[in-house]
Amino acid sequence: MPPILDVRHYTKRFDMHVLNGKRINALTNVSFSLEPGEIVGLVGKSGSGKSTLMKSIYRTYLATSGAIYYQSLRYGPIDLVRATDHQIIALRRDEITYCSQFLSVIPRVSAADVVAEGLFRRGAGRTEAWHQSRDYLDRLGLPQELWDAYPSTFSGGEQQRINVARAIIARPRLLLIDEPTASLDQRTKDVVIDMIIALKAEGTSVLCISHDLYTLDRLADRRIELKDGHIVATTSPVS
Ligand SMILES: Nc1ncnc2c1ncn2[C@@H]1O[C@H](COP(=O)(O)OP(=O)(O)OP(=O)(O)O)[C@@H](O)[C@H]1O
Repeated sequence: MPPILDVRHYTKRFDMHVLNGKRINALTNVSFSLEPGEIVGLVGKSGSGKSTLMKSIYRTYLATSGAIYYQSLRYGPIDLVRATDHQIIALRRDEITYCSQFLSVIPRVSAADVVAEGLFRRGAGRTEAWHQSRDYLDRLGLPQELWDAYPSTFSGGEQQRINVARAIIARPRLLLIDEPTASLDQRTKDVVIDMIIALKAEGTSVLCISHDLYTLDRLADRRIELKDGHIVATTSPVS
């Protein structure tokens, strides 16, 4: 089976026009692939380029050069660098989910509805989405009195649980997830890890940024380390 994701010689440079054309080489000649059902941990110091790589795959950032081949259900092999905006929108709706570190809250939408929205987008019915979102929030230990409240006032850990639930509930083919367990207690961390492992068992491929060694040990089949925008090591948890 071909890799689900094949990043080839990817380079991303930021040209800072406001800073007299200062250039930041965020990623240089990055190549790696992700197999179907594989979980890869993306590690490296702050500023090494991890988020830039995820945002490049999700096409939030445009490439400076290189290619990112993705095996799509809908389109077959497609280069995410050159795909049309229309194709990217369809892939984001149906196949690829990006879960950032922070929840971008929508005013006056309840926690349960924010999570259920992940399912609506994939065409689920209202009742099914309603039940599933409450089940996820329950498993993630979000107090029931918060389910109908607006997440803008929630704590960092509560917002993170909503963010993770919204990403996972849609069962994407490719999940890009940034620090899913960073501000969670041990019990909730294990719940999130188990949810991601359950996704993997269904065939989801996962690229996961994490600084948390426990999370990486439990989750990652392999780790890719970035340093100053270059891949400097690829390791497995047991090596
Ligand atoms: N939109 C942007 N415009 C300009 N520079 C950027 C932009 N996004 C990232 N960078 C720069 O690219 C480099 C890589 O940043 P990136 O956010 O990818 O690092 P990271 O490894 O994810 O860090 P952290 O672990 O702190 O989140 C940094 O020097 C950063 O300042």
